[in-house]
Amino acid sequence: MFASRGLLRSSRRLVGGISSATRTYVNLSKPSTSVAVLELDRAPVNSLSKEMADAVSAAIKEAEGDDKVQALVLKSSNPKIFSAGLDITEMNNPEVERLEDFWRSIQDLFLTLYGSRLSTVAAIEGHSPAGGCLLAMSCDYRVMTEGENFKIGLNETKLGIAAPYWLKDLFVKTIGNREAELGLGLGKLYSPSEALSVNLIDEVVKNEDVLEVAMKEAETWAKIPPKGRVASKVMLRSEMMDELREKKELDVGWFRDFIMEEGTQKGIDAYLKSLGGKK
Ligand SMILES: CCCCCCCCCC/C=C/CC(=O)SCCNC(=O)CCNC(=O)[C@H](O)C(C)(C)COP(=O)(O)OP(=O)(O)OC[C@H]1O[C@@H](n2cnc3c(N)ncnc32)[C@H](O)[C@@H]1OP(=O)(O)O
Repeated sequence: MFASRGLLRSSRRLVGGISSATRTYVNLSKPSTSVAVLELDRAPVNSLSKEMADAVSAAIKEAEGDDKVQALVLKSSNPKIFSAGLDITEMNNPEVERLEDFWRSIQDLFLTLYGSRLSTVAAIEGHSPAGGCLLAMSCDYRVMTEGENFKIGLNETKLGIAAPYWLKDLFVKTIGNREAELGLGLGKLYSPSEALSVNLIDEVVKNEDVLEVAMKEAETWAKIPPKGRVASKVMLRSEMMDELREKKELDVGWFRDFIMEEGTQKGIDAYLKSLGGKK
C-alpha cells in the first residue's frame, strides 16, 4: 500500500541522458544537472489532444530516466497560454474508440505527472483553464505570471460538462471543499491574485521572472534527499492514484457516455464555435 505502483517507477527501460531532446509538441532540456525543463509546444494554445498528452507523458518518463534529475519545470512555449486544457475537438462529434483512447491518454498523463518521482514545478505562463489547471495542480509547486486577465480554474460546467471525479478530488485537495464547491459549480476562472488567495497557486511573479523563479524553486526541491521526499509524496498522493487505477475503465465508460449524449454534444459544439469566433 505504501509504495504506490508507478510512483517509484523503475528507470531501467527509460532513455537516459537528456540533451535538448526535441520532439513533436514538447521540448525537453536539462539546463542543470538535477533539473529538467519540459516545454509544452503545441500551437496555438497547447490544448491536450491524445498525441499531445502522450508526448507529455513520454517526456516526463524520459526525464525520470535520468537518475541525476530530481526536479522538473513544466512551462509553455507561449508566454500568454500555459495550456487551454483538453483539445475540445477530441470531444466534438467523436469516433467512440478514439474518444475512449483519448481519455485513457489523459488519465495516464495525470497519473504520470501527479505520481512522478520528480519534484514538479509549474511555470504557469498565462491562461490555464480546465485541463491546463489539471496539469498545474498535478505539480508540487505552482508559479503563475501576473496579469489579471490571465485565468486559471475549472470552467467545465460552462461548457455543459463536468470535471471527472478525480479532477474534482484534486481540486478539493488543493483549495478545500467550500472553495471547490464555488469554483466547480460556477465554472469559475480565477485571476492570478484570486488563485493565490485560495491556494490554487503558490506564487505570482512578473512575466519575465517566471522561469527563473520556477528554476530556483526546482533547485530547492532537488536538494531534498529523494528517499524521504518521494516517500512523503507517495503517502500524500497514492490513495487517489490507486483509486483511479482501480476505476480506470469505469471512468472511461462514464466519460464516453457523458460526452456522447446529444445534449453534451450540443453544448460542446456551441462552445467550440464561440472560441476564436472562427469555427
Ligand atoms: C457523472 C459525471 C461524469 C463526468 C464524466 C465526464 C468528464 C468530462 C471531462 C471533460 C473535461 C474537460 C476538461 C477540459 O480541459 S475542457 C477544455 C476547456 N478549455 C477551455 O475552455 C479553454 C478554451 N480556450 C480559451 O478560453 C481561449 O482559447 C484561451 C486559452 C483563453 C486563449 O484565447 P485566445 O484569444 O488567445 O485564443 P482563441 O480563443 O482565439 O483560440 C485560438 C484557437 O485555438 C482554439 N482553441 C482554444 N482552446 C481550445 C481547446 N481547448 N481545444 C481546441 N481548440 C481550442 C480556438 O478555437 C482557436 O481556433 P481557430 O483559430 O481555428 O478559431
